[in-house]
Amino acid sequence: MNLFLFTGHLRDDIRKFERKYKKHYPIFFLLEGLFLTTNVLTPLLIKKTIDSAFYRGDVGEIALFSVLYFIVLVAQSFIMYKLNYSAAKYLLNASRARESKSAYAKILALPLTYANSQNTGDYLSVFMRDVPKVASGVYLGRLQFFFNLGFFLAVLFLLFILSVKLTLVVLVSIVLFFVSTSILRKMVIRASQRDQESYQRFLKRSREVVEGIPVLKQFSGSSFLKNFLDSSAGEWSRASIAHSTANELSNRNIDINRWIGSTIVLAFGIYLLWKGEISVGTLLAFESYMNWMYDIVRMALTGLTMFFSTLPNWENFARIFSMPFERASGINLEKFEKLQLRNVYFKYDGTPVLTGLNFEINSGDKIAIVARSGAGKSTLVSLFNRLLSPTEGEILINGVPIEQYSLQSLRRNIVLVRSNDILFDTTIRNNITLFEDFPEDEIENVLKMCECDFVEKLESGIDTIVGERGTKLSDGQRQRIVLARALIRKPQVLILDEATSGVDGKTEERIFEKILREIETVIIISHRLSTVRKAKKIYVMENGRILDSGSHEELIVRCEKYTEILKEQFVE
Ligand SMILES: Nc1ncnc2c1ncn2[C@@H]1O[C@H](COP(=O)(O)OP(=O)(O)OP(=O)(O)O)[C@@H](O)[C@H]1O
Repeated sequence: MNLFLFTGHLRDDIRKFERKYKKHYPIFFLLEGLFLTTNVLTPLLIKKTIDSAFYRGDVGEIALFSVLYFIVLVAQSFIMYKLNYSAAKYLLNASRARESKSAYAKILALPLTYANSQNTGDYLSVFMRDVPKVASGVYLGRLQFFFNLGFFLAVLFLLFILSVKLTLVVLVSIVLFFVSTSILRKMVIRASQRDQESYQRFLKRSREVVEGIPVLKQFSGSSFLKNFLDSSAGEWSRASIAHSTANELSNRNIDINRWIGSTIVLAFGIYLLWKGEISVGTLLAFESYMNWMYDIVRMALTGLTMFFSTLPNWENFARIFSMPFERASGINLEKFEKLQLRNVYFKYDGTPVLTGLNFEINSGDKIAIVARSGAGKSTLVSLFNRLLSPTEGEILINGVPIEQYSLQSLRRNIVLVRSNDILFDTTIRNNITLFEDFPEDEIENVLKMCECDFVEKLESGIDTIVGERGTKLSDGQRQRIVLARALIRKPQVLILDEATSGVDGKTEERIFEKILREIETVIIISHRLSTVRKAKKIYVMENGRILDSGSHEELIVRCEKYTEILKEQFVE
């Protein structure tokens, strides 16, 4: 019988996963073997002690067997402790840490389109729930099942030696136990799946609520919370209760079967004892083995249930690895000369945003992109360092397809700064360096370049911790630190997507003057006319295409759309 009926790819994935931890198997085999030995010995010692007392009356023998019995019991608890300790250390903790790391690395390597289309809540629950469950369920659950199956066969063999007739009765009760448990197992697995799905929804919504506290405070979010959060909390709570109930029913079923089995075996055993077919010691040893047998079957089935009920976690975890990842290797981008777009199209989930773009950006260009909100400006500039990839057409850098460059060199040289780029909950210094080594004078330079004089006035200066997402700073201050983070890396091409929208006009002007002087190629997206005017060439976009290009003075005369956009959407 195939107890692990699941599809081929899943089985292969799980095998691959297990292979990483197989080196720890010997210690488990050793400890489980010792545990099995102590369990086999205890009923035998009981039998010996009782039969000595009943049939031989040898006090020395009774004392010897009693002492041995005690020693075996002490050894058994020590082995159990080592077994649990080793499982936690070598399997659970090791696999959790390792798998979390690999899932994290994979999420970082996902193309942005995937990272955006998935909910961050889904990723969070992969770390918080799926990885621990995968470690305990897929791994320990399966191991537990197979170990106990081995024990079961060993005990069955011993029972047959003690009494064939009694063993046949035990087998019948075990089959009944197995059937009823299998039915309940399906219920447990279904309940566990629902529990996990509703938890994921709740987690996602909780995260949004926490992030939306300022909005909810303003708009008195009580009915929002009721409809948005309470409903999903209620759903999760109901699913959780159903899951616990299914688990509890499954446990009670085990107990009921055990009592019924024990009673039948005891009654039949007394009958055999009365007929003189077995001794008192044999009956007691039998009862003891049989209790253990139930434990073994229970543990095996728990392992099986654990394994199956964590398959959804496994699927979530494995899904991350089945997503495409960005090809990172490639040639080095030494000197940026030009970027060409050839008939470039881009769609989000089938919705076209860019439709057949053809243009060129050369080293030394200072350009601006102007279009209505939602026209695709941010999407377009995300293509320039492969944060996104065109759905059709090609992008060439220095005449070479962009995909052939190593991601690291591409993104080091072509840097995109967006208005909502976040700061991490660490010092200003770390937010700029991202823990890379930069000389102190370079850090000071970029701070000056980005007009970050406010930093000196902070209590701990550059070592001030900025809070989660940089909440301890104002929008404009946060944006200037984000800009410093980009500039310290001395990019050859700097793309500013509303990067200083929170900074006042005068300060922004000073920053831009320095940037345009220091950085070779600059691409600006802004809703400020004073900023856009600084560009030597302005591209006007509409319906996913470039409509016109030229200087501000040229466009204002000949491009109606340009003047329209300036009037409707721009500030001075
Ligand atoms: N991750 C996404 N998934 C699906 N659609 C998206 C996604 N990001 C943007 N879009 C859609 O693509 C279109 C272009 O968005 P984009 O952000 O590029 O425009 P934009 O010109 O930069 O707008 P704005 O000036 O308001 O920042 C919009 O209609 C938007 O709804």
